[in-house]
Amino acid sequence: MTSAKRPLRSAAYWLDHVAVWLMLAVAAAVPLTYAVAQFQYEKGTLATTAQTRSYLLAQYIARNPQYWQFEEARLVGFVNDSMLGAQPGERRRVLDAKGQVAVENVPQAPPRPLIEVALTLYDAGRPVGNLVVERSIRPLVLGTALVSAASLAIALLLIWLIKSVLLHALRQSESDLRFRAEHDTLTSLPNREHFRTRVVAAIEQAAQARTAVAVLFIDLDHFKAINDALGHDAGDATLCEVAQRLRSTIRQGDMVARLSGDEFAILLDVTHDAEVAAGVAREVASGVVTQCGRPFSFEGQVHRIGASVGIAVYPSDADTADALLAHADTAMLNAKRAGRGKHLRYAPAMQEAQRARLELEGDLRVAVAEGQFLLHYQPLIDLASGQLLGSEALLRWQHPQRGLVPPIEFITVLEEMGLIAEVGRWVMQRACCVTARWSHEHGRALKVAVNVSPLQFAQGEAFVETVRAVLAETGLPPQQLQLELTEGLLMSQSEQSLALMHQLRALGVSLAIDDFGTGYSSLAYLRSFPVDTLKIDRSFIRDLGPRPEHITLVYAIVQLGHNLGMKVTAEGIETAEQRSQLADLRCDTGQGYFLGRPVPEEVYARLLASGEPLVPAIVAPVVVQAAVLAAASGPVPAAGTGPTLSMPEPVPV
Ligand SMILES: Nc1nc2c(ncn2[C@@H]2O[C@@H]3COP(=O)(O)O[C@H]4[C@@H](O)[C@H](n5cnc6c(=O)[nH]c(N)nc65)O[C@@H]4COP(=O)(O)O[C@H]3[C@H]2O)c(=O)[nH]1
Repeated sequence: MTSAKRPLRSAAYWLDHVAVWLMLAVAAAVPLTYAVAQFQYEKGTLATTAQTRSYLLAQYIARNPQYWQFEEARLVGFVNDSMLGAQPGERRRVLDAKGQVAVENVPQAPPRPLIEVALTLYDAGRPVGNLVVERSIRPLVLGTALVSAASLAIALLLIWLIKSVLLHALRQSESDLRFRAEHDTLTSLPNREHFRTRVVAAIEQAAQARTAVAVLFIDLDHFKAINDALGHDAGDATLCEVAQRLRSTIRQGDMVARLSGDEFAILLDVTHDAEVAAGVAREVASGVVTQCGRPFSFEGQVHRIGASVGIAVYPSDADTADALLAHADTAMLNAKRAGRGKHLRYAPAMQEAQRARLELEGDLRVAVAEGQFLLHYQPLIDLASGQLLGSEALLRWQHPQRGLVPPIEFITVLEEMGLIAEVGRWVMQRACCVTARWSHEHGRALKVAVNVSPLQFAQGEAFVETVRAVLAETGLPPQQLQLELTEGLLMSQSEQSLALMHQLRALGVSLAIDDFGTGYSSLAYLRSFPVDTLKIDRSFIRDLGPRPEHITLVYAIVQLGHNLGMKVTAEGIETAEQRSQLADLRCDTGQGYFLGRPVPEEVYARLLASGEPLVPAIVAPVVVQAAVLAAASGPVPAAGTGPTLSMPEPVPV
């Protein structure tokens, strides 16, 4: 029981038991007190009456001793009613010395029960008789009965009130508290603790019934970007919508929970063996991936996230609730690393990958703290003239044991650890700083391209401020800095991305779309983005020779870029032939091992200092494989007059 519930429990116990008995005790005490007080009162007034009467009688006897002493019979005549006085419900009698009634105000005794007071009458100090006053206390008994009934009725009413109203309210708030302790306040889904309890129970049942339990661990992809770019309201709304969509993927009896932040889980109780359960889990996971991949909209803005799902099944993958959850988590992380938007079932080998990952994360934290990163610079060449225009700064990690680690092995990890913005700022700062120095030393406006992670871009205004600050700190003219954005940013088609691009352009920096052609860009949207350069992905360049249709594709991209007023850069040029082909296709600039590998800062500085062209200028352009182009896309274009591209509504490039 949580500590919050304890005071309520004791209050409920108090109300339920102590208060009820207290009410009953009060109900009994009130008539009792009434009866005692009334009785004392009656007795008191009776005693007063008797004393008053006996005083009067004593005076009378003193004044008329003859009547009393000698003729008792006469007493009747003289000690009359007025002497005894009249009081309804009361009998007053004078008894003589023999105890015989000498005189009485009424002949019948008042109704029982009675109380009486007897006083001795004296004549000159000698007892001559008794005065007995009797009074009925029937009205007192009736009154007490009435008071008892009334106080019992009031007590019962109060008990009913306590039980039905207060206790109900208390129990209600207790169940509210319990709900809050077991559920997530934002989505109202069960929380991690509640989910775990259900998994424990499900495993116990499955162990007895020899059935299976499947757990799906769900982590949203790119959720942080939504939070950073559109704000927490958009993030919250997205989480609620995800909760709704997840609910729609499960059957009654299954459970969906929010474990934390953007982590959810599903429990499937399957009345079959583990393999059937795994099959069901895969189906549900596939539904989850589809549901989370559908666009979300917030205040008219459409955005996309996704989900990576890990599956673990009892009894084949784990035999305790904690292990099952941990293994589903491990499987989810593997799904994420395998490219997100996927679901994977746990396999023992994943454990080793998990260990390696944790080690990598630890090492990266040290790397960030100790500044183990450095930059390599890859020359950017004008394809026709062979002139060196600048470079692309590429991140490297100088690991103390592993040596130089390429970015592909750690960029995503930095992103997932939330460290990419810090490292990205350092990259930009360093690249701009050395490029400003080289430009100054060689009297040339050298360009430098820096890769920008979508998570840096998702910082919104803060990212623009970072760029502004870096330019100010390093003194690099903004025109010399090119920011390379991923194609995914175009795919998100967000108003926010567009506004941010305009802000960056307003600073004077140029924007390039990196690895163009690998995603599914909407060409219609490409038109509206303020992009300066398209960088054709190296997969198209690699296959220029062996796959003639790639010539057509590359040509189409070059034309598309030019028609939209952009420059086109080819990546991954590895041969002289590729360089010539690209120059012939009117591609503006290029990078690649043939033109220059990424090299350390000092090597690049020497390259600049030598002033030697990296590749000779193309004197006579190689004729593009005319027959291939003709076969693939109609007649060979004359220089600068390629076919114009129409821009269909979104198509994969
Ligand atoms: N096979 C082949 N490869 C060539 C050739 N010419 C260049 N490359 C490689 O292609 C990659 C080009 O960078 P990218 O497309 O921006 O792709 C980059 C970029 O997406 C990312 N990256 C690198 N540095 C940074 C950084 O500072 N920040 C961020 N966010 N990402 C970075 O890591 C990716 C890989 O970088 P690298 O390993 O340095 O790999 C570089 C480069 O070494 C060639 O002729 N043939």
